[in-house]
Amino acid sequence: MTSTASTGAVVLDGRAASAAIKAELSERVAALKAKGITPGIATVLVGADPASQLYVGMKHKQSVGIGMNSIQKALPADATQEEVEALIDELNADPACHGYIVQLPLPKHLNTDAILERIDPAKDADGLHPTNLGRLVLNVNHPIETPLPCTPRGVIELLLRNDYDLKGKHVVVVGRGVTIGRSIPLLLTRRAINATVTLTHTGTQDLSEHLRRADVIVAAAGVKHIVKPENVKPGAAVLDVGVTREDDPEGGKPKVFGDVDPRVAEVAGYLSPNPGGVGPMTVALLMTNVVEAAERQAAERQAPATS
Ligand SMILES: Nc1nc(=O)c2c([nH]1)NC[C@@H]1CN(c3ccc(C(=O)N[C@@H](CCC(=O)O)C(=O)O)cc3)C=[N+]21
Repeated sequence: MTSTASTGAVVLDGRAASAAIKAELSERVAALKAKGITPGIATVLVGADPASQLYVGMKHKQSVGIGMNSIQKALPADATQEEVEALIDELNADPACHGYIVQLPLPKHLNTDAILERIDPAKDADGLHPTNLGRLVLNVNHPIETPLPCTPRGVIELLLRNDYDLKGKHVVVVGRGVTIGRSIPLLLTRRAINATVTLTHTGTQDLSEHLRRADVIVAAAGVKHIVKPENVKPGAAVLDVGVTREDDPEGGKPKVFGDVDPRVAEVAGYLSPNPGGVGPMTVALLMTNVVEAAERQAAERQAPATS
C-alpha cells in the first residue's frame, strides 16, 4: 500500500488505508446481520452549509457501501435548541441507530456543548462525548469499552497500517483543538502505543525548535503551511490534518490548503497528503465506532450485564 513520491517521502495514503478498513468492516457488518443486527449510523445536519452537506453525503454513501443502515436527519438553519435536542432524544431512543454524529459547526445561536452532551455516550460516533473523553483520561477500558475519538484514531491507524512503530517516538502535535490536539495525546500515551507527546499551540514559544526535534509531526492548527521544510527533521513522519479554505478572487472553486507546506515532502520520511490522508481515515473510524457499538450491543444481548 505504501508508495514513494519522487521526492523520497513515503506517502501515507489515507484512501488506501480507509479502503482496507472498510473491507474489514463489511465482514463485521455481515456477521452482525447474520445475528439479526444491521448496524445503523445517523447524521444530524442543521442548516445547508455546502461543505457540511458534502461531508454528510460522503459518510452516508460509504456506510451504505459496507452494508450499514444510514439514517440522515436534517433540520433548517433556524432550528431551535429544543428542536435539535428533541432529535437527539429520538436518536438516543432509536434501536435502529447504533451511533451518530451531529455535524459541526452548528449555527451560532445553538448551544453546541449542551447538544453534544445530550448524545448517549454509547452512541457517540465521534468519540468526543465528555463521558467518553473522561473514560479515556481515566483509562477505563474494561469492562466498559468506549468509543474513541475518530480523527486521532485515524491518524494512529494510518501510521500503524504503514508499519510505522510509534513506540518511544516523540510526537509533536500542533494545535490544541478538541478534535485532535487535546484528544490525540490520550491515545498516543496509552501503553499499547507508548509514544511521548509535546502539545504545541498559539502560546508556544519557538514552535520551530519543537518541530525540529519531532520524530512525528501531527499538524492540526488550521493554519495554512505552518509546517515548513526547514522545521522538519530529515526522515520524520508528517501528518497533515488542518484544512484552510481560501475563496478564489476570480470566483472559481475555493482553494484548499493543509497545515503542511508541500515542500516538506523533500525532507520528511513519511507524509500524509491533504486531501487523501487523514480525511478518509476519519470517515473510516467513524464507521468503525458505530460497528463496534453494534458489536457491544450484540454481546450484551447474548450475555446481559449482571450489575
Ligand atoms: N461531528 C463531526 N464529526 C466530524 O468528523 C466532522 C464534523 N463534525 N464536521 C466537519 C469535519 C470535517 N470532516 C471531514 C471528514 C472527511 C474528510 C475527507 O474525507 N476528505 C477528503 C476529501 C473530500 C473532498 O473534499 O472531496 C480527503 O481529505 O481526501 C474531510 C473532512 C469531518 N468532520
